[in-house]
Amino acid sequence: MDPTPTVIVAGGAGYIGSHMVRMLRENGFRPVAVDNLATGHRDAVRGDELRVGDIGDRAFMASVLRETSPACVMHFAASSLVGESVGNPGKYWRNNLVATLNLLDTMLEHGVRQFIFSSTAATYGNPVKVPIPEDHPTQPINPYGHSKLAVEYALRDYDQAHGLRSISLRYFNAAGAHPDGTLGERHEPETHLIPLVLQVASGRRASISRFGSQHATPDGSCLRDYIHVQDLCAAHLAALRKLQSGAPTTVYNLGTGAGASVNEVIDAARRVTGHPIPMRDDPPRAGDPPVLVADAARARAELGWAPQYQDLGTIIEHAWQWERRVRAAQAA
Ligand SMILES: O=c1ccn([C@@H]2O[C@H](COP(=O)(O)OP(=O)(O)O[C@H]3O[C@H](CO)[C@H](O)[C@H](O)[C@H]3O)[C@@H](O)[C@H]2O)c(=O)[nH]1
Repeated sequence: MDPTPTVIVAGGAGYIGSHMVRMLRENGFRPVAVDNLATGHRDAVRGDELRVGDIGDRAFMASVLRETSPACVMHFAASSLVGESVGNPGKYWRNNLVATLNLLDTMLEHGVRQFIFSSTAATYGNPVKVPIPEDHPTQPINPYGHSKLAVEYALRDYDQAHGLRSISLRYFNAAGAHPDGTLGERHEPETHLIPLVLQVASGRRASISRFGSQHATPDGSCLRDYIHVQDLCAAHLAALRKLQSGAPTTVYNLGTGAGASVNEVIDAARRVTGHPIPMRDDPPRAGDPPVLVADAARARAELGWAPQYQDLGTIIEHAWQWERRVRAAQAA
């Protein structure tokens, strides 16, 4: 085997992809980031290879695959805003399904038959059982979830027909930032709870909205399973090794198995930042299930993976380090 296998990181200039690029390099792989920079940031791929282009552009991807001969493609490039997907489903079907099919077909043409796919808890829809195991019914309630589940189906068919083996990782809530403070989340616009709360603490926003306080949860606010971005990447690394050892196509949940409520997130951020973080109550956000918590026992057992950052305070501390860096850069 090639002593330094190449791994294509589609979406490598984005939030999770940029952490993955760095982790791959630190673990003896040669990462090649591919990103159209629609939402990614060139400076998130410091010191690593970045090819700028669209994963759905077959001529472009053919040249990337020809020139790099990767062992595997990890696919983080997607549109991922649930609300936007409801208003503009075409964008989600095109960016998340059509572009991925083009990518898979180009991979087949170049003999690349290992694929790791960023899937989502949104494939389950409203859970009928919590924590949610992988064999829970998949009935997405928005186009984002539909588009991701459609790719999972396509992946099963591509394995049967073409021997392209894949692992789909259904993330719960990606959170946190690199512990050294040099990589993190930069979405424009930002819609995620933890970065928004921290933008209040750093003075970029006046208050945080709590979307619903009467949900059927212990404190009335929504419960989510926040998983550190480094733990997500570690699971990808384990999945890569599993595929390299011949594992068949499958799916795994990635979460800690612990739920944190919106109130708990805001309280933890108050403790970490020392800022009062004013909160206002707003109506529930359409399509937000009250509880999304993973049963990640399969990933633990079969990938030999366990999250290292279980503590919500640590996840928020890392995100806070990053937020202060972004704020300082803006002020400079
Ligand atoms: O200003 C805010 C923002 C969020 N929330 C609440 O905080 C929780 C977390 O919201 P996020 O927007 O941070 O995350 P989501 O659970 O909505 O989204 C996650 O799950 C989605 C699928 O369900 C997609 O996969 C998405 O990319 C991923 O971040 C939710 O209960 C939401 O209602 C607030 O109360 N106020």
